[in-house]
Amino acid sequence: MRIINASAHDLFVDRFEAGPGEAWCLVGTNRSGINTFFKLLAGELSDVKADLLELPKNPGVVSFKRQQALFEEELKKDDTDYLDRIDPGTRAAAFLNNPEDHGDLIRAFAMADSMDKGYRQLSTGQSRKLMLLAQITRGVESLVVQAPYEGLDRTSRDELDKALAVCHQWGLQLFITIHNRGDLPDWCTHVGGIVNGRMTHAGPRAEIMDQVEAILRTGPPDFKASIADLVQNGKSSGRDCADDVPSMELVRLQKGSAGYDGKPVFSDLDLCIHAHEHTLVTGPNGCGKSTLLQMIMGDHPACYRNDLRIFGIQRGTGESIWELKQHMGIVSPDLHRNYHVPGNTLHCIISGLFDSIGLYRRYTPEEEKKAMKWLERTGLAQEALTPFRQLSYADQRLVLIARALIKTPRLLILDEATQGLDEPNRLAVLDFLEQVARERLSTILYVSHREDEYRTFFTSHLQMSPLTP
Ligand SMILES: Nc1ncnc2c1ncn2[C@@H]1O[C@H](COP(=O)(O)OP(=O)(O)OP(=O)(O)O)[C@@H](O)[C@H]1O
Repeated sequence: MRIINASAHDLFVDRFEAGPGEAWCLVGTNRSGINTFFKLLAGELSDVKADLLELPKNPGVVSFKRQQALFEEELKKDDTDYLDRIDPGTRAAAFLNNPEDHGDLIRAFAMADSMDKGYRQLSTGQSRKLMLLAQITRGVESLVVQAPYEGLDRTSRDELDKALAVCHQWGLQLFITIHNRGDLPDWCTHVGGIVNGRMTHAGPRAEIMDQVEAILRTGPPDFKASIADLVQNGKSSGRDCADDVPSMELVRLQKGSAGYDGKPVFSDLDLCIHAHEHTLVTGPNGCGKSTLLQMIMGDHPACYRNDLRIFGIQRGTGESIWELKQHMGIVSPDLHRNYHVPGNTLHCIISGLFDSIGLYRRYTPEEEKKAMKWLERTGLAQEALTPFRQLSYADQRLVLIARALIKTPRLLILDEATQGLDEPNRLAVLDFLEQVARERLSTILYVSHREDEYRTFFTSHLQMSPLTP
């Protein structure tokens, strides 16, 4: 493929050439123009001006946007309301072309046991791998993959790495985007760097490696939240963080269990979170981290079957979930996936004040002012009226983080909240949370697969592991 003097939106590429079978890592920060380059390679841009544009033909594309489209497609097909059981969704094997011919590949992805599962039964990591398998089994000659390692645990990353290395050995041309230094895989032969809307580096890995660090740390982060705003928001919503004395139990789960279709995901789990006790939850893909958090948020039916107290109230005693949710600020893969209602970016942030997905009530000028402040703090003031879904995945994440923070919640539940963010933004979010902890503004419950996010302000660590059959 070859590109000469191509311009589109926020990107200009003077020259880029990739030979057959080369494995490219494209590195850049979130607003560097890398998303535009990704769309260009994926054949998703129609308004490109170029002297020469030879793009990969019929590439296999895996992106956050396509993963979301698939999820929404599955949602439309959800027959749970008409069945007397939960509809698990389309069988995983049905996404693959002739799965019976691809046993080795499926095993290389450690997905053999998941082939009979429904799409809705797959964890984040498993669904990512399924999308890759779906493209590879189509017989494509090139793969264009957006941030493939996001949300994967160490083992899944290694498995995916091996699988992508196999794809490379088979002669597939690979293009993957990377926003974090630790994500650069060994099999990558070439690196392209995008900085401030230009492709500044492109060539064999050995020649570019020294620049990668600088490329990925270019410029200040977009996330520039201020603790003063959070204090102010808390005061104006009538919440004084000093109310939450350390002896106060925010969450207590005793001998907790949850599962799907009669199969347990975890059991005998005890968890107690006191005010200002910040808890880090880790564990491999599929061990039940999101399920546990959904129980705490009241979004999983197991919350009624368990001995679970939230803010001192026993679940299942007639309390309203909305009363509890008003004290929670939430970012989770589930929330992000479900936030597909129409609405602009400003409305999305304001909806955090009402705990709704979408905005269904009038808001005051004061609330609008607060939300605008958060848009400024995420560098998105110009996008207030842009439909939320039109933002890049990373910007959507920043907006959801602001949505969770806007009311200075007592309990901040962040399930892989930084997924899709580049390193400067991830570190800025973590630095901010550290300040939140120091100033005792919220109690943080945090799930992450990234070791550089395991900060010392987490006073408690819940390490989950898969149930052994
Ligand atoms: N709606 C559902 N129906 C059936 N099974 C499900 C459903 N949601 C999740 N599961 C299954 O429950 C298990 C736990 O999923 P969960 O998302 O809680 O794991 P996780 O630890 O958060 O994973 P990840 O790190 O990949 O996000 C997985 O094996 C998944 O296949």
